[in-house]
Amino acid sequence: MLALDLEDIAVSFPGLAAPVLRIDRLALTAGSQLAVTGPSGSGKSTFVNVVTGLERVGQGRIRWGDTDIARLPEGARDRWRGHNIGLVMQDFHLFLGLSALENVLLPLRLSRRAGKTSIDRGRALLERVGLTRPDQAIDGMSRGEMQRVALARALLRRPAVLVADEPTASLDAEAGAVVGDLLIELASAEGSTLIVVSHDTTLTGRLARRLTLAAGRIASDEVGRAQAA
Ligand SMILES: Nc1ncnc2c1ncn2[C@@H]1O[C@H](COP(=O)(O)OP(=O)(O)OP(=O)(O)O)[C@@H](O)[C@H]1O
Repeated sequence: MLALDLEDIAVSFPGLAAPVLRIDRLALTAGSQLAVTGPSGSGKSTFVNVVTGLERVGQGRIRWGDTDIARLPEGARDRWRGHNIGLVMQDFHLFLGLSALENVLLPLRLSRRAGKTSIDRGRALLERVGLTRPDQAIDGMSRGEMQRVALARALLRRPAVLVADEPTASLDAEAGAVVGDLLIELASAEGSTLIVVSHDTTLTGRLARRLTLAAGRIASDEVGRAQAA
């Protein structure tokens, strides 16, 4: 797990009068669980791209532990992300035609490091997310099952940070609840700091801290779980 310390961040695009994201200071303790909410266009995806090092910032510091990823050149940032961040996206980013286990192992296969230990861990993670047929093709799976495969894949390399961008948005309520439970439980069990961007108030209300963005700024920062609806 890693702590985050964001300082003096601004992301701007040519032709726009104001930065699309402007954060003076945001600190997150290692192992904590943060929800990020806000209306469409408020800067949530930009926030995810900044903290994962996918978006370059014009100024400021993005410190994860002792590493300021804003200072890393692109190749080093990509390697840092590969080692430290597990990503779960709304639309899964899975490869049809491959099995569940092959998808989970893909990040390692690409770097040619899928040995027996990793294969065993991949199988164990699939079982942990409730999928007992590792060789099942992705094509025949439900959307909820696909997202559970994506979660197992994100956890394969024991990431210090798990980032989920609208992980339940394309799921029905029941499947979304299962994926939300697993995200929270597994981030905690695996010791990953968790950041979840979501409009799903059932999910965000269960996280210990909720950041609301509006027009690229932090509009509120609440600590404490929301009351169940
Ligand atoms: N590459 C870009 N060039 C210009 N403007 C951009 C670019 N990327 C994002 N923006 C603008 O930045 C603002 C924030 O976008 P962002 O995608 O971070 O919002 P969001 O809160 O994730 O929205 P949504 O909930 O609709 O996904 C928007 O006004 C968007 O149009």
